[in-house]
Amino acid sequence: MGHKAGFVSIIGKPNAGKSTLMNNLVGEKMSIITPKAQTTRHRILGIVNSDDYQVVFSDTPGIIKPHYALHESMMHQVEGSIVDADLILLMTDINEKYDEGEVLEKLQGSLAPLVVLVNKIDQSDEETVKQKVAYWQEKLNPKAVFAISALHMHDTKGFLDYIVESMPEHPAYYEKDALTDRNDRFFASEMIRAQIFKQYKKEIPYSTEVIVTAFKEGETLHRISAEIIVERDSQKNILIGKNGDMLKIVGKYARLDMEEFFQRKVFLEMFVKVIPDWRSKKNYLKQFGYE
Ligand SMILES: Nc1nc2c(ncn2[C@@H]2O[C@H](COP(=O)(O)OP(=O)(O)OP(=O)(O)O)[C@@H](O)[C@H]2O)c(=O)[nH]1
Repeated sequence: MGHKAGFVSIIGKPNAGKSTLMNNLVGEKMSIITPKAQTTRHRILGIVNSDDYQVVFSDTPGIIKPHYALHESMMHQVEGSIVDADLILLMTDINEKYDEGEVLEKLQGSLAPLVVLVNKIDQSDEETVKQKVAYWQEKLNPKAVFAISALHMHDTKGFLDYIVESMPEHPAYYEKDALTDRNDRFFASEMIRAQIFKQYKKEIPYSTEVIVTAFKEGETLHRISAEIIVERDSQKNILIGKNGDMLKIVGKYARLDMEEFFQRKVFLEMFVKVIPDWRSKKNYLKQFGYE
């Protein structure tokens, strides 16, 4: 049999566990994981390679009704990933009700085969798992339904084998040692954003964007500068905190994450900047990489 390769899109509501699954399949922290919804803003590829196959997973932003131009861009990325897919994994959270309307709407007209994942079964019982699997089988008539725990990765071997089986025969799309299409700058900004999601409540994380303005690579040390963009002065004050205490915490943990990820010492400097209502302004969104 020839070499298999293809694109697999993981889609679903915010917090379903899409990033957790992709990171565990790829074996690297590509995508931000937090208990808060809507942490993933860009489509991120995670690539699983072996001698005979290359599966290119795409982690996508959770599907929501758009409230800002930012959300519209996030939803366009979901739509793009559905169009490109050889296989779509629709991820659902076993603890959620069956209100996947927004998600199913996005799938209308899609020609790619569909597989449903019932996730977080570690938080459930056998009877509920059976019911949910039967429900999705009946409702969408997908190619398959898998009940999994993306967090603990029980029973995922059968699932990965199934995905590989489903891929078309095709040469590799990316280098065989590539794990993602994103560069180090992107991951540096995501590691800062992840800390902002961890350290602040309410609207701060959602109003924040991080731009890496300089990235000087060194043999033993990377020097990284970043701007943290917020929408209002009040948010800037909260972000910085008394005597800069909060920003120091963000910087410290982001730096530690970067040092682990890049396997280097990191010198990180950050500046906070206010751009009123950036989430609604197309020119800024474009500049920040949201098409
Ligand atoms: N118990 C349990 N928790 C899980 C599992 N998978 C993911 N989670 C948790 O669910 C939360 C959301 O996970 P993410 O992977 O960030 O979810 P997501 O679908 O990428 O979320 P968005 O970025 O908002 O679209 C995190 O707190 C995860 O630890 C699972 O199998 N079991």
